[in-house]
Amino acid sequence: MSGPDADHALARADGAIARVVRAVARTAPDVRGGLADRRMYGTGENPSGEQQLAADVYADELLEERLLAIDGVAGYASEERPEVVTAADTDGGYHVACDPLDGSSNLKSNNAMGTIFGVYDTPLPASGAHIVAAGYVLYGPITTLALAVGDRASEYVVRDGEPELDTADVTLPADPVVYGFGGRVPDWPDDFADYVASVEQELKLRYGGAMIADVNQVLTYGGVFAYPALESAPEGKLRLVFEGAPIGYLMAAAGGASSDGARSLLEVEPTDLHQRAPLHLGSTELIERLERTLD
Ligand SMILES: O=P(O)(O)OC[C@H]1O[C@](O)(COP(=O)(O)O)[C@@H](O)[C@@H]1O
Ligand SMILES: [Mg+2]
Ligand SMILES: [Mg+2]
Repeated sequence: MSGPDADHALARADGAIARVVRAVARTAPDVRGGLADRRMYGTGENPSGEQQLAADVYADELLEERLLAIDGVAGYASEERPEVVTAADTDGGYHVACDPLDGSSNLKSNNAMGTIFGVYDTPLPASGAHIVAAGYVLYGPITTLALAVGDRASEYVVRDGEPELDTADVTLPADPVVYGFGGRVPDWPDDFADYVASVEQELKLRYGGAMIADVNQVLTYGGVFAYPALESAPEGKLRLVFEGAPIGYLMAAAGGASSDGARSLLEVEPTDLHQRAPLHLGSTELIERLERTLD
């Protein structure tokens, strides 16, 4: 069901949440338009020790300014800055966590990237149990926005900064088709390699180097995306508060599931804003199978 009267995620969002979503959508053309001139690395590193591109910093600054200006938003946190920034007016009940540019190393090779956001109802860091809305913009051949509010996931096409409803009820297809797993194969723990051996018998490989682009394939076709624990990095690479929990929330709204290997990503309690976690996201049966295999 689509059309203006459809029951979609943005229609379910309360005033401040809807303003956050609209600000992210309005920022998308600016982020996209600023990419071509910002492909070079700067001198800075983010708190995860990764070199920042000029585009990472640009997207972060735009989002910080626009999200903190919203009535009802008390805090902004991002992968690109060490601490939470609080609004001048701290009355707001919402705290927004962003990965301003997900997959930014794809800028060099001109492949897809995204912007991830999670709206939490308590100061950060907090677990995914406190997320009240989450979504992402995908800068692909077209700009789309996926959004979950409660148990409803919807997809929008962003035209001139406005989210136009495309699919009111996004649900993972019953027969999964694709998988994509990060990390070098020799660095995968044996139990994860066993899981891969079973999954690759059934599904097609899709790995593009930007979590959001790969997640969007999973949402479209069904399947599983993971950046797992590695022998060299037991917590994996990706971050819980900015990447794992928001997308775990979206997957749940779309009828899928998430896991750090043992439990839902929404149940993991962060002790650090920038903490990493092994991420597994997708069709419920495939996530349950993962947890059985890693048990
Ligand atoms: O290059 P690798 O090791 O495959 O890592 C790719 C992963 O790293 C990321 O690019 C990390 O996100 P950022 O670009 O936001 O730091 C993910 O989007 C992607 O899934
Ligand atoms: Mg990212
Ligand atoms: Mg990023």
